[in-house]
Amino acid sequence: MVNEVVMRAHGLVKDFGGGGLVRRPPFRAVEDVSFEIPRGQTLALVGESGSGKSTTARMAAHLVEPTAGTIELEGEDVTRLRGPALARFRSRVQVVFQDPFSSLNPRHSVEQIVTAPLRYQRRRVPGGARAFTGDLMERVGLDPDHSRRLPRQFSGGQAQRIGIARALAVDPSVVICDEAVSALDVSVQAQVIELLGRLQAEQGLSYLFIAHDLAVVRQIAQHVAVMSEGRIVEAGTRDQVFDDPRQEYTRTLLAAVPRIPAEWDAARRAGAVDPGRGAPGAHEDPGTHPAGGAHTPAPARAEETA
Ligand SMILES: Nc1ncnc2c1ncn2[C@@H]1O[C@H](COP(=O)(O)OP(=O)(O)OP(=O)(O)O)[C@@H](O)[C@H]1O
Repeated sequence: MVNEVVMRAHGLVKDFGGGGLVRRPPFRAVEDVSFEIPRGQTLALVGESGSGKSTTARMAAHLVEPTAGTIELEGEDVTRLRGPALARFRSRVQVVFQDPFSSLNPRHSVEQIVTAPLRYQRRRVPGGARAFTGDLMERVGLDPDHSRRLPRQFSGGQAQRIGIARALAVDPSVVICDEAVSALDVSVQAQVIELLGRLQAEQGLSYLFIAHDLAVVRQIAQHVAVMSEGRIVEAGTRDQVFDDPRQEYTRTLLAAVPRIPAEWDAARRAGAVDPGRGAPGAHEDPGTHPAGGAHTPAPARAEETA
C-alpha cells in the first residue's frame, strides 16, 4: 500500500521528576510530539542536545512510558503494554543504540547476541543458530566465519553492524536508530549509513532515525522533524526542511552544519555510492571485508560534527 503508516505517535508528553518533600514541579522533556513513519521509509528526529529526541525515541521503543499521548504500531494502540503483549511488541520494534560496545554483551559471541532476541521470545531460531547468524552477518557485511567471536574482536563500525544484525534478527516493523552512527569515525559512519539505506531498499525497513548531525540525516532520511525544547518545531520531507526551511530555528541549525563534501552529495544523489565501499575517498570499514581479521576495539569517538 502506498504511503502506509507503520508507526504513528500522537501528542506525546514526557515529564521527569517532580514531587518530593519540597514538591518540585516535574521537568517536561517532551511536549505534544506527533509524527508518522511511512512504511519502508525513514523519519529523522533532529535537534540540539537536550531537545527531547532520545526521550521521544525511548517512548516509541517502549523503554520509557509516556506521561500522555498515544503510539500506534500498524494501526494497533501500543502505548501501554504489559507481559506477553510487550514481548510481542519487542519483536516488532528494535533499537540500535549509539555505543555498539556498551549495547553488546561483552561476554557473548555474535551468535549468542543475534539469537538472543529470539531466545528471549522463546522463538525457534530458523535453520539453527549457526546458519541463521551467518546469514545475518552476510546481510550486514560481516564475515559469517566470525560468528563465534566476541564484540571486542571487532572494530567500532563492525560492532555497530552486529547491533544492526541483532535488530534484524526478529524481522522488525520499525528499527529505531538512536544516534546509531554518532560514535563512529566519519568514514565508517558513511558506510553504516549506506548499509542502512541498502537494507531499507532491499527489505522495506522503516526507520526512526535520531541524530543531531544534519549531514548524516540528509543522507538517510526521506522525512525530517526538527525538535527544540521538547517540541517538534518543523516537519516535512527532507528536501522541504533542508532546502526551504520555514522556521528560523531550523535555519540556524542548518547554518551550523559542516557541509558534506560536494562530491559525496553529488555521488549520493546520482546513486553512485557503492554500498559496500561507502563514500568516495572513505577509508574502508574492515566490516566490508569478509576476510577482515580481528581488530582491537576502535570505537572512535572523534569526528562528531556536533
Ligand atoms: N531520565 C531522565 N530524568 C530526568 N531528566 C531527563 C531524563 N532523560 C532525559 N532527561 C532530560 O530531558 C531533556 C531531553 O533529553 P533527551 O536525551 O531526550 O534529549 P536529546 O535531544 O536526545 O539530547 P542528546 O542528544 O543530548 O541525548 C534533557 O533536558 C534531559 O536532561
